[in-house]
Amino acid sequence: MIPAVIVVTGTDTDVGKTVATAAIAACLQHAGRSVAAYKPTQTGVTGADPGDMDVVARLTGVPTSEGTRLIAPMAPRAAAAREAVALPDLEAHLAEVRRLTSAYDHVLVEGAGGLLVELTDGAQTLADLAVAVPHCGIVLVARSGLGTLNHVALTREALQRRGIRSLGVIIGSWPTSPDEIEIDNRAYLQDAPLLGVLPTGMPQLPPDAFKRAAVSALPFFA
Ligand SMILES: Nc1ncnc2c1ncn2[C@@H]1O[C@H](COP(=O)(O)OP(=O)(O)OP(=O)(O)O)[C@@H](O)[C@H]1O
Ligand SMILES: C[C@H](N)[C@H](N)CCCCCC(=O)O
Ligand SMILES: [Mg+2]
Repeated sequence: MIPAVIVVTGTDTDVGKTVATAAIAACLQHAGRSVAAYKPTQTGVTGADPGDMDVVARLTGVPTSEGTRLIAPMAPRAAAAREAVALPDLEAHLAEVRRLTSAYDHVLVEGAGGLLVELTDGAQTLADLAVAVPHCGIVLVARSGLGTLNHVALTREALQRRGIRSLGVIIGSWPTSPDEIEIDNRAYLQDAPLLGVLPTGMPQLPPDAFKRAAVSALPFFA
């Protein structure tokens, strides 16, 4: 059963969470489900730049929203301190998730960086948000190369310790010609379970082709 709220985290920043969020949204749309996406804390963009949710909207057309947008390409608390602004608190993020959940079949929530990056001035993280959202599930986006097995194991341990339901792992960018390390990593991740791999080049596809590639890559959601 695919939960109403799907939280998308990663083993790190820049691993492909945004593209995976778009791919999951495209699959759910393909299955006839209504979808919205939410980014509690966007950093590293100015007012005019496209943020993660703009990428998701471009690739899928789903409605999106952001909790806050900060300029410095840093962790949220550091970026907010530079601008001397307060971050939205956890209840504000939960209120937005509830608002979206009341209007759409599924809400995708993309974190900033990895699972335990602090998103609020009270040092609460995406894990705290997931714990507070009943019956949500987390998707973990990981790299393909050397080092990813440990990063996946660390994040899964953090999820298990908090009793957060892990739906599985997505490899954010799967090369056309994977090397032997990447092939071994993929085999070791099968029991995670590995929900799928996103072929390198997906975000450069036009929306229709992106949706077809997403449905092929992530049958769990389609
Ligand atoms: N399958 C892919 N093929 C090619 N490029 C990709 C793929 N997936 C992600 N990328 C690129 O890698 C970069 C990082 O991806 P993305 O923005 O999804 O990471 P992220 O984990 O969401 O980062 P952040 O922590 O900043 O939110 C982007 O430039 C994105 O276009
Ligand atoms: C700027 C970057 N693209 C993300 N938006 C924020 C990543 C925060 C990572 C914090 C950390 O783990 O060091
Ligand atoms: Mg992102």
